[in-house]
Amino acid sequence: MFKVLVSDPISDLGIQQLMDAADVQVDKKTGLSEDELTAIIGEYDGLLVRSQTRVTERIMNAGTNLKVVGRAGVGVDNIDLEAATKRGIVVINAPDGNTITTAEHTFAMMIALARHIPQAYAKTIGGSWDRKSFLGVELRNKTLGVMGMGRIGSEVAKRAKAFGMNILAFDPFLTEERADKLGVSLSSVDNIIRNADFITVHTPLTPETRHMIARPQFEVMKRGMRIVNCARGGIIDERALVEAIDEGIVAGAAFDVFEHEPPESDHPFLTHPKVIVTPHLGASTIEAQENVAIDVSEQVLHILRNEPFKNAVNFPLVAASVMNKLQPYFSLGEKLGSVAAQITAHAVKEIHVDYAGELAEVDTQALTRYIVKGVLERHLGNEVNIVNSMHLAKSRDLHVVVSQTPKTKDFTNLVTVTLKTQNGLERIVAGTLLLGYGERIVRLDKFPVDISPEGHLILISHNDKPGIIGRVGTLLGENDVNIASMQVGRKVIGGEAIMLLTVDKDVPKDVLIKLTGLAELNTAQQIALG
Ligand SMILES: NC(=O)C1=CN([C@@H]2O[C@H](COP(=O)(O)OP(=O)(O)OC[C@H]3O[C@@H](n4cnc5c(N)ncnc54)[C@H](O)[C@@H]3O)[C@@H](O)[C@H]2O)C=CC1
Ligand SMILES: O=C(O)CCC(=O)C(=O)O
Repeated sequence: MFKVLVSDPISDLGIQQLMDAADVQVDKKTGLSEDELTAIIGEYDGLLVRSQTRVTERIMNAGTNLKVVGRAGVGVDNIDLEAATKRGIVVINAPDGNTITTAEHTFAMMIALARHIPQAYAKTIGGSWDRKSFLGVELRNKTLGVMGMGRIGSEVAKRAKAFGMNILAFDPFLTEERADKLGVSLSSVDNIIRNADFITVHTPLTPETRHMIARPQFEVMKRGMRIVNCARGGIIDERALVEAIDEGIVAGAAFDVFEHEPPESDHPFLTHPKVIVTPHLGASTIEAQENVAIDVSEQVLHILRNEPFKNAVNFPLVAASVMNKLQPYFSLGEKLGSVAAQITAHAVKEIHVDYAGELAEVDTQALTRYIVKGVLERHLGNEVNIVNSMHLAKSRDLHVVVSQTPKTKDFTNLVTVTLKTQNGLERIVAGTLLLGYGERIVRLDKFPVDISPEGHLILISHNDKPGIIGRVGTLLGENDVNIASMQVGRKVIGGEAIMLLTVDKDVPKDVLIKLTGLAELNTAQQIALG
């Protein structure tokens, strides 16, 4: 039975599938302090949060059973991703479910800002019929600068077009083609700053976007412009903004997010007549909260059940079409890594992976993680998984080098794993998927072989002399080890050769030692595969 803790208010309807799952127990405990969460997290396999719970390194470290942290929303700035990755905890989010809701909130804020709605409301219900103080502006024919044209930015732009606004947009990934399609003008940050009547930001908060609008930008802004932040506090420098409003550069600002949430009671935004605020309500609609909770619950279930999952923040993004090509190779890749590690006696300094054939044309990052996991598992055991395998390799100064060979002579696809050791030795294992035969190891060092990577294997290196196969068979038989299949590989008659045997059970160490005592036999190693 898996245990999942929901530590923020998350839609009940959205997490229904988790609650209905026979193999999952869901506990809801909201408003816990870091100490309280640290004390209980060890019991849980999964943790579901919104933006209130700060999932710190301390909580991750105490989560000894934790496999997944699910964020019912987009931003994961409340989750220590590095700590999660180190511990192999998958962090997933729900990037699509609250897009429209947040775009609509941005629009609500922009219109409220243009027409002073919150200020007028407050005055009206206070008993004053003031029609002079709240002269607004139209959106029509105004220039809107959109910084960040991802999911939300693009939806805001679409709505702005319907309002007759001209849109200048900037995003490092926005191409001319996409800008044309969206009906926006691809612009520079500087051009937006100097020319926009309204600016709205829709980027994540990163070292690059932190204070991307600050004193130097306000100094060159169009006088009387208005600014909206429904993305993340800190993208716009709050202090510099208040100065710019007081200097008459900025006519007004609408903020849903703050550098520190909730803001201190003396935060200047809370009393400034030209600033309107909401308490991080961008995603707060019934629809969005259900959507994100459904998405995140579904993925948490997949992760707990060891099934393929999507939207992992600390795992490479893989397009569905690429995933379809890669997925069949995940298990093979892990086995190739494992075989290579098991036959390598010395400390490894480099894992070289070559993808040949069709695999050379796709992004294989996810597959490489499985291979690296297979290599590291020999020494690190359960500590390593596909989330932390690259991190663990790096932290051990183990280089992972990937190459692509577009053409393969004999196979549609070929994955070759080479482990290079400190003392200059190399061990090579290559494998493929053969139609009708499944996973095959097709090369071991310089020898072509053809064997299924499963169960218990014995790798023997020997001299290609008559009688050696018989002697090995007899010795294993005498020790009650049944041979299921055997492959012999050699480059030249009478030269170096290898024997790869599949046997039915674990081979005791003393039998391996006896094997190495046979004439013309050099080494005998056992390889165990799940
Ligand atoms: N107020 C609220 O309740 C909500 C806030 N958000 C926040 O809104 C923001 C946008 O969310 P989505 O559109 O879903 O994310 P997204 O990932 O689809 O889009 C973000 C875009 O920002 C762009 N970007 C990154 N650095 C940039 C830079 N220096 N200049 C310009 N563009 C840059 C990226 O290329 C990307 O296209 C995020 O910060 C998210 O956390 C999201 C949902 C609700
Ligand atoms: O959970 C929430 O309401 C916050 C939404 C948000 O900021 C996000 O999804 O990035």
